[in-house]
Amino acid sequence: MRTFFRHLRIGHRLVLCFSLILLLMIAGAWLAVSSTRHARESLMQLVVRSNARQADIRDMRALIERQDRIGQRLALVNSVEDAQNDMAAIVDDTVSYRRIEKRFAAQAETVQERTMIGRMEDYDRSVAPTLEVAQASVKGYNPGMAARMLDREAAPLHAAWLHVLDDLAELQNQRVATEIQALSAYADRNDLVIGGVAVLASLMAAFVGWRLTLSITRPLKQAVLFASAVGSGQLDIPLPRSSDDECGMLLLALKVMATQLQEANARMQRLAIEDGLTGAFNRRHFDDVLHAEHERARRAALRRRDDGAVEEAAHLALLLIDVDHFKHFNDRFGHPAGDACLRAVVSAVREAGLRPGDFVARYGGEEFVVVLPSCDLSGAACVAERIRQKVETLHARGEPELAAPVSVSIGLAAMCDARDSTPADLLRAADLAMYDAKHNGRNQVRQRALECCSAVEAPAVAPA
Ligand SMILES: Nc1nc2c(ncn2[C@@H]2O[C@H](COP(=O)(O)OP(=O)(O)OP(=O)(O)O)[C@@H](O)[C@H]2O)c(=O)[nH]1
Repeated sequence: MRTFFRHLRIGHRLVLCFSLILLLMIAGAWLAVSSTRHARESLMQLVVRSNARQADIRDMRALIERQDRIGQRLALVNSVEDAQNDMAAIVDDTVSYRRIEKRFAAQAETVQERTMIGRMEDYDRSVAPTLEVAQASVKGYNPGMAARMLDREAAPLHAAWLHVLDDLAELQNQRVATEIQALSAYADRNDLVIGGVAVLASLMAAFVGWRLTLSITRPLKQAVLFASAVGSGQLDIPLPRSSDDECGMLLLALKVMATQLQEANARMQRLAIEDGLTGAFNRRHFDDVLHAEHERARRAALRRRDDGAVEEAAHLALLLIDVDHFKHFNDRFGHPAGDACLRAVVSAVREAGLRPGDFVARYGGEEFVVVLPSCDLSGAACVAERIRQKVETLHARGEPELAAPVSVSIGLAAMCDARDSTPADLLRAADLAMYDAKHNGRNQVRQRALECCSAVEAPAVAPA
């Protein structure tokens, strides 16, 4: 269920939850209406049934009482004809009575009712012979005899009979009262059930609402935390596990934004230290690196060995490389060819077997610098010579970007005790050495050692 919810959009979740609550409310209302209607119908049916039965009891009672009254009148009639008519009326009433009693008995619902009806049927059977004798007496012109028979035999039975009918009427009233009581108890129970359902529906609605709110606010909080982390610069923060809804999509979009920002930052950092044309580092970064390397060499110099010898790490060399007659090259082949030449020179420098810690930068225009940490004058001279040769043979080796052969003049300076000199000293010495190379015919390496370092002869170089 939870997983199912995680895959739903927020809008779909809202529709689903509100539909569920609406469904519960409709079900509750339907339950209330239908149970009330059912109770009302049952009560109405009971009242109708009870009224009909009370009417039957009243009719049976009236017929029995009438028979008594006619029986009493028989003693007073003046003619045989009147006596016969009265006797016929008694017999008709008996027939009518039996018809009603039959219907009444057929609709009897309780054992008590059936027992009472059984007693009435007993009375009926008991009074039948008396009626026959009375009938015969009337036929035999003796209505007085018939009246006496009826008074003596039938009237006591009728009295008991009427009692049973009264009991039956009372029973009907009791039944209605009991049914009304039961219905009222049922209505009370129903109220409880409806109230319970309403409370349950409200609780469910509250629970569903709470879960729904959580399912929206929790990922939103995650998104806020994630956005804050990204805003504070934690661009590599991992994407938290989230739902597939709009909050999940927001988190995903934030992650994409953070990744793009990270890439843009990396690009900007590279652009800040790189020369756009040649791919070598730029002048600003060179200044930083030269100062850092000078500081590192100075610290190494402070750790001089006991025998006074200089640690290799205390050495620092710098090459200043200038492309020869580059103005002429530009004028002859155009600036795009000049740009390609500068790129080719940088690739030649990189091919000259530099160590991982060595650093190549464009110093400006057609000038490049190479910082050689932990490298003494003789080692730097070898590197410089390799660079010079690589550049000189570039065109011959088929460098496609290079329009004509080029050469470089390299000024080399090295220091073995950074405590007594500054990065500017090293740069100035390399610059002077480079001018030496220019003035001595170009395409060669010249060197200047700072005080503590003994001069090393530069390898023999053929001028360009
Ligand atoms: N194509 C191109 N040319 C540049 C760039 N930067 C500087 N230059 C050119 O490099 C030339 C440098 O000329 P100069 O300083 O006279 O030096 P040179 O002609 O090499 O003479 P020497 O150094 O004495 O051998 C100028 O013509 C600049 O316009 C660049 O990025 N691309």
